[in-house]
Amino acid sequence: MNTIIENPPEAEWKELIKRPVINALNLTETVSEIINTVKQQGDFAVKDYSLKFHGFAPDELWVTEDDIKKSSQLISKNLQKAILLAKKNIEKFHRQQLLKTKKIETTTGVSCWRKSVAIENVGLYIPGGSAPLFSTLLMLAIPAKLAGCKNILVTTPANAGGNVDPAILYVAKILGIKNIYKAGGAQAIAAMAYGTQTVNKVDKIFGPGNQYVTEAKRIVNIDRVAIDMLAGPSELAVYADDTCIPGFIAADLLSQAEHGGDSQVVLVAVNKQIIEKIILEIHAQLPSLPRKEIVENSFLNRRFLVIEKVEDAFDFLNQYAPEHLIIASEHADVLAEKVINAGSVFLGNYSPESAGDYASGTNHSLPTNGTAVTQSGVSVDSFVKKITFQKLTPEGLNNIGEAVEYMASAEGLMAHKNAVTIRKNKQ
Ligand SMILES: NC(=O)C1=CN([C@@H]2O[C@H](COP(=O)(O)OP(=O)(O)OC[C@H]3O[C@@H](n4cnc5c(N)ncnc54)[C@H](O)[C@@H]3O)[C@@H](O)[C@H]2O)C=CC1
Ligand SMILES: N[C@@H](Cc1c[nH]c[nH+]1)C(=O)O
Ligand SMILES: [Zn+2]
Repeated sequence: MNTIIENPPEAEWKELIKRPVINALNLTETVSEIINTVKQQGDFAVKDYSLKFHGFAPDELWVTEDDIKKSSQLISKNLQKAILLAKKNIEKFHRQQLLKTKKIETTTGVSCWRKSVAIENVGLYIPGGSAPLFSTLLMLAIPAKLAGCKNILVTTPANAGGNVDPAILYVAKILGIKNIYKAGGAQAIAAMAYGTQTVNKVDKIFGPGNQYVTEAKRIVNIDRVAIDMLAGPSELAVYADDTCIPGFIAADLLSQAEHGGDSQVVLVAVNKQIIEKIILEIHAQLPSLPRKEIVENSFLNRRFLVIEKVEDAFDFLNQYAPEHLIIASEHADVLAEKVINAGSVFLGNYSPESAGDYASGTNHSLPTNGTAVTQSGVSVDSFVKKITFQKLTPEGLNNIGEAVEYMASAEGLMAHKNAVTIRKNKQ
């Protein structure tokens, strides 16, 4: 666990930026079978798979309004206050993303505009296998609500007692979400994609999850159900220079590694001494963590690198394209300019990734596995489509009509040309 790779030649970077290989043996087969069974048998299959994977089959998949109401009694006042603070910040940040419709006159008499229109039916998957991620419900439901989605439904696995985590229900309560179903894994994705007796079919599915969930999203997407992204295991890259605080970085690396054995952490430091100090801190902090074993598994995939030149370090990090990037340096504001590929960036010594995971206001559903090269995290944009409109006056048609006629003729499309000519001749 203590190997440090020093100044790897660029030829080796390709190998170093590779994510851990997930054992995908039979995954497609297993997941396709689950999806097909749910397609055929609906609720019955969803319940049956709950029994198989959780040892419990709920009588009803739907969580009652009463259960949602009672959630406040089941979580502490302090947690409620924390969730409300996170909600406020996430709402404030995401509200700014709402697109204002602006009409543009491109030529006199020719007006064009673009309008955001919400996707009507969306399904949110909230992971609940190893930890019920109620924060993910805040991250998905808040932009969905701001975008104006009409029907928002949630699926999440119930715990061993057959109940949905009360913090998830509390978030649903404060956001006014009424349709929550006890369903996890590929069966939940199938239920949302095709509908069952109780779960309505949705147009787009959101939310991270384990490899079964991700594979299910990939498969239903081929069947034309939209998805937010294929969110793989969580990952964190840290850039550290001599102005970093090693104990803080150790805590950040551990925080991301505790998500799952398949999570990956990458540390790029400008000299070896920084990494050695961080490793000492990791050894000091790790023993007291309850998810120590998960961290140790994840650390089998960790990469600790020395890259002395700042430019090279950022070239490497941009090639890695991390889901999260912490720039642990007092010069973070300047260094931030060098970031080309990342999901979400945390600047300076006092911006832990945990802040963005929960409460700073940014979204934590982010592109993984190098997809940050071209993709963004979830935002209000993910819940809308942008429809373009245009209106031409007779004068506008005269102003651009001849150009359209010439272009249509040049493409040999005379019916296109005539659609303009017929109108010009009427004036
Ligand atoms: N990229 C991102 O933005 C985020 C990613 N995550 C990731 O989400 C993941 C959550 O995973 P989990 O805790 O496992 O919860 P989960 O809710 O994704 O998966 C639990 C479900 O997996 C299914 N399952 C388990 N074993 C199975 C088997 N042998 N065959 C078929 N299905 C099976 C069951 O149906 C169960 O309900 C983590 O890997 C975490 O890193 C979490 C938050 C954000
Ligand atoms: N770090 C996770 C999100 C998270 C939820 N809860 C804690 N962390 C991710 O973005 O992958
Ligand atoms: Zn996290």
